[in-house]
Amino acid sequence: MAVAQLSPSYTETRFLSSQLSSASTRLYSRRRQALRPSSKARNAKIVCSVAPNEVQAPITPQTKGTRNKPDCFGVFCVTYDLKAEEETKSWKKLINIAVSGAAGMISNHLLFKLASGEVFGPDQPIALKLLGSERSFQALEGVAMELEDSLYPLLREVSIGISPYEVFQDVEWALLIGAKPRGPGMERADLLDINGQIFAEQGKALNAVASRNVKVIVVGNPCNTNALICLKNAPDIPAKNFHALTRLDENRAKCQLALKAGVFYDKVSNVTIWGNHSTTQVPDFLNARINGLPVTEVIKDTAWLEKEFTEKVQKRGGVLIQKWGRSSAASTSVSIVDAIKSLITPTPKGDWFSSGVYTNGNPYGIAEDIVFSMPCRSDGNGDYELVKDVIIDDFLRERLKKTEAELLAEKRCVAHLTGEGNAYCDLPEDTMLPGEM
Ligand SMILES: NC(=O)C1=CN([C@@H]2O[C@H](COP(=O)(O)OP(=O)(O)OC[C@H]3O[C@@H](n4cnc5c(N)ncnc54)[C@H](OP(=O)(O)O)[C@@H]3O)[C@@H](O)[C@H]2O)C=CC1
Ligand SMILES: O=C([O-])CC(=O)C(=O)O
Repeated sequence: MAVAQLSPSYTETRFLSSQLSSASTRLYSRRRQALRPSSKARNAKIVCSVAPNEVQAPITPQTKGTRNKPDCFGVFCVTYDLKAEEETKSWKKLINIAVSGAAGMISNHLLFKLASGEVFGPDQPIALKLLGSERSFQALEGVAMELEDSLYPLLREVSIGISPYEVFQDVEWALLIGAKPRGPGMERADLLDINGQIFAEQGKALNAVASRNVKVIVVGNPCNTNALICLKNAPDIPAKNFHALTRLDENRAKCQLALKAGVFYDKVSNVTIWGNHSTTQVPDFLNARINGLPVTEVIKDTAWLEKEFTEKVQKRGGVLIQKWGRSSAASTSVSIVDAIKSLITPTPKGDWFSSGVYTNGNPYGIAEDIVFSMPCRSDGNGDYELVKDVIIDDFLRERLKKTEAELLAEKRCVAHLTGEGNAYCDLPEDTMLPGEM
């Protein structure tokens, strides 16, 4: 076995030996495979093993100006021309997808769905840009290796890094999953502040380097207020492009309604989750339908709808944690896929989907300038419109007010992160994430 000792002047070495926070994106690409540096070699020369009959990759030092657009990094190149191969296929133009918290549980499910083609389609090649941290860097390398070993034809590039300014370069989708979990004894205000800082930085980075039409889905909790912070820090990107994930809640609500009505869940439609992804969220049974009929005509047990159903959905995450010992990861990744597909495929006629979106201009009388889950429809072009023809009765209105009040209080807590002055944290009560009990 031959051993190549590469000079530290190569880009890859520069990346590995520098402070991870400043030069931190590594490309794993199907264009290479010939050589792999040991991850232990971060502060040293890269030592790579090459089997005698393997093709030695050409060394292509990255030139200035292309630093932020990762392409085939020297030792990872192989000699065949992948671009020419792509021209023989009827594929769409490659899209760049950033995923933060990429070494976490949700990502561990999601990344493989993205890479398989089940999300963006069998003719859509993708580049995955994985954002982690110093603490997760080795794990990120492991994730990248597993992606490589899966041999997904549509997955053309994988890069990993810890600087959002590098990882978010030119991304068309940003799936922001990474966030600190709320630990025992931690106040919600502290969680808002710690995670808010992460999303303020990521918003700034998106504003600086992402595609101007990037679609952002915030998953990391508390996701509504994190999404608000993110969009406030990205003034050059339309606020409408930011979403907080409430699709998991919608899916949970559909499941409960189907169970109660004794139908399969594809018969349940028009389910809105209103408000915050927290225990004040409002699963709307008034406008929901089963087999095309109002839920209230199919399920006559109003007490169940108002109390049991509502609480079940609000607290589903916590019950799951009690059983599983960790929060929903597989079903969350499924719901992220659903959320993306809802934006890139036309919404079935008469139906809608829930997403936490910016409230400015909403037709429901909900306070402006927060991120609130509401019913949306899409033409399939990545954009959405709010659904106008929904009924809001007194019961629903009262609940909307409660979840709205919570989001307004959360917003006051993070004023220092949204550019609106000093924070003042007067959360009405220490409300819970769905996963907390
Ligand atoms: N909206 C929704 O419907 C749902 C949201 N969630 C939320 O999604 C998020 C991710 O969940 P999951 O993947 O299961 O979590 P994991 O704990 O498995 O992963 C979370 C990732 O967050 C990153 N992170 C960022 N900052 C910190 C920090 N200060 N301390 C510790 N970790 C940090 C870590 O990655 P790194 O070190 O690379 O930064 C870690 O890998 C959580 O906030 C969770 O509450 C979960 C379920 C549903
Ligand atoms: O609280 C959590 O981390 C989990 C969560 O959001 C959910 O299950 O809906």
